[in-house]
Amino acid sequence: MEVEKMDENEWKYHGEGNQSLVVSHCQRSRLWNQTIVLFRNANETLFFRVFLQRCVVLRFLKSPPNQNKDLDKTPEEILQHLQNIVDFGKHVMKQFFGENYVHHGEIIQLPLDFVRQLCLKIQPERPECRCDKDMDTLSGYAMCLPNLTRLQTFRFTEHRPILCIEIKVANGKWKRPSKYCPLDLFSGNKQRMHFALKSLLQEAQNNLKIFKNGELIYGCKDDQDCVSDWNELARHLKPFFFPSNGLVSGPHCTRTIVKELIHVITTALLSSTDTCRAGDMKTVPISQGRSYCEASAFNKELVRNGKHKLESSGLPRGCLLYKTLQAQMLDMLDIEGLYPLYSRVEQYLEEFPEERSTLQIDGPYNEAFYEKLLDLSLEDDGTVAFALTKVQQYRIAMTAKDCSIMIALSTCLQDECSEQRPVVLTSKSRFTFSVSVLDLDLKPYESIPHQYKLDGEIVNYYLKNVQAKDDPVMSNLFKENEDCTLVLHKV
Ligand SMILES: O=P(O)(O)O[C@@H]1[C@@H](OP(=O)(O)O)[C@H](OP(=O)(O)O)[C@H](O)[C@H](OP(=O)(O)O)[C@H]1OP(=O)(O)O
Ligand SMILES: Nc1ncnc2c1ncn2[C@@H]1O[C@H](COP(=O)(O)OP(=O)(O)OP(=O)(O)O)[C@@H](O)[C@H]1O
Repeated sequence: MEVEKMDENEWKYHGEGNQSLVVSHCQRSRLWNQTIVLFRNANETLFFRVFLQRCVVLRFLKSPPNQNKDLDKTPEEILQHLQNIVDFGKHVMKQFFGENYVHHGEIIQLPLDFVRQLCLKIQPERPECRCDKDMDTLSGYAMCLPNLTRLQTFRFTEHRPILCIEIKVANGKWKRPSKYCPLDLFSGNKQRMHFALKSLLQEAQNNLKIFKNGELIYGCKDDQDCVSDWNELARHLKPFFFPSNGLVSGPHCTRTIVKELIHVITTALLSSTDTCRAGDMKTVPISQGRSYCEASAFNKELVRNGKHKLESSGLPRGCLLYKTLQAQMLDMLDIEGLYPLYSRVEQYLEEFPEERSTLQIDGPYNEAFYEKLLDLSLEDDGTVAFALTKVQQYRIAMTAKDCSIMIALSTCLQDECSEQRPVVLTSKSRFTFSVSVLDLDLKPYESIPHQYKLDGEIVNYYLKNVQAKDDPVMSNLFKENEDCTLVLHKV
């Protein structure tokens, strides 16, 4: 078979994070029915030849520019790193989240010339704040994944426009105060979820993006370009929600569309579209104590509206939010409780460095690795095995706290809907949807001291501020900043 020529002009910049850079294929619908042909070469590496059944993206690793070339990762090391990412998605995260929610992708080897040209082509599109790292152009390896902004599992919708909402689960660092609280989003209570999503739409920052046919139409590309123009958003969304254009325009129209969008996202997030092995696992108990943040702006709004009691609710077991929360709660010990266990593992490794691979610290992420994570016991028998299990569970939890959720939506007609297809109704439309999770790269073992340090800094900052609050000058400063979401409580 002839090798298909890879042309950088068929690819465009799609987005990037701290670790990877993503480009998407620019093909239009006429190519959607072609087939992906991936095959292995002599080195067992998947080679990418003919595109494409559905749209795909290529995900390249990034690294800081290195003055010293000896410190660069070799192509073999990059291949191993990518293999770990794929294995981790395939053998571990799929078990926790479910087959349909996780797309682990494949590793592909690309012609180096293509990668270099692509890198030059997309460079002007990259946000400045992400340019502290370079895309890997030396190894030629990348991951090939379905383009989740377009992903549709149903053939009949392939020609229809697709809307996609990406929510980064973590709270992260905020450039401006926001009323968004992840505890509201994960509450399972529709009112609270509605509030969380509305707050995200008001202050998208790094945590919310909306794509139409794969193009970013709402949310930040970089630090500068963050405008939350709901009227502009409503203009994009109107054909989806009001196809016959019957609604009057203006602020009422905008509010209605945003409300319907939030309804659709909430329904998709609460729907169960998959099963998974960890669904049968003993669930991590949700704290009996406060399940909301006292600082949450939602509670303040409730009180302001004269309501003090909220109907109780919870997440349905099969939905992606439930699975995510379960994975996030694998860290039954906080970093202060975990750090001594990490030190126990470290001490053991100092004595027996050759054991690092047997202990599967950096992989392989296979079935055996997954099985060990299911031990939720908290009884420390003083062994390295116990310490290691808690460390690995902590890493999984950190990963699940930093992932993104993608909801792809497409309108459908009544006679196209069947029981197998998830459908959500709005006042004038009907949508089918798919929900996926991405950015499930396991946090490195080495990140634990970083988390410990970060935690120490937060506690110190808090203690300093508690003292400062008693100071009359400083306490006025606090009043001015009352709107900030992050409020730390004495424990
Ligand atoms: O360390 P932090 O708190 O700055 O978090 C990093 C995130 O920054 P944020 O706080 O969301 O702006 C950071 O997010 P962004 O790249 O800013 O979107 C990453 O998620 C990073 O994870 P990784 O290094 O890619 O595995 C995150 O690093 P980890 O600490 O989770 O490893
Ligand atoms: N399969 C995909 N389909 C569509 N878009 C994707 C896909 N994978 C990643 N993206 C887009 O690229 C962006 C960056 O990807 P990703 O989150 O994997 O990078 P990262 O460097 O691992 O992120 P972080 O900084 O959070 O660790 C995502 O926010 C998303 O918008």
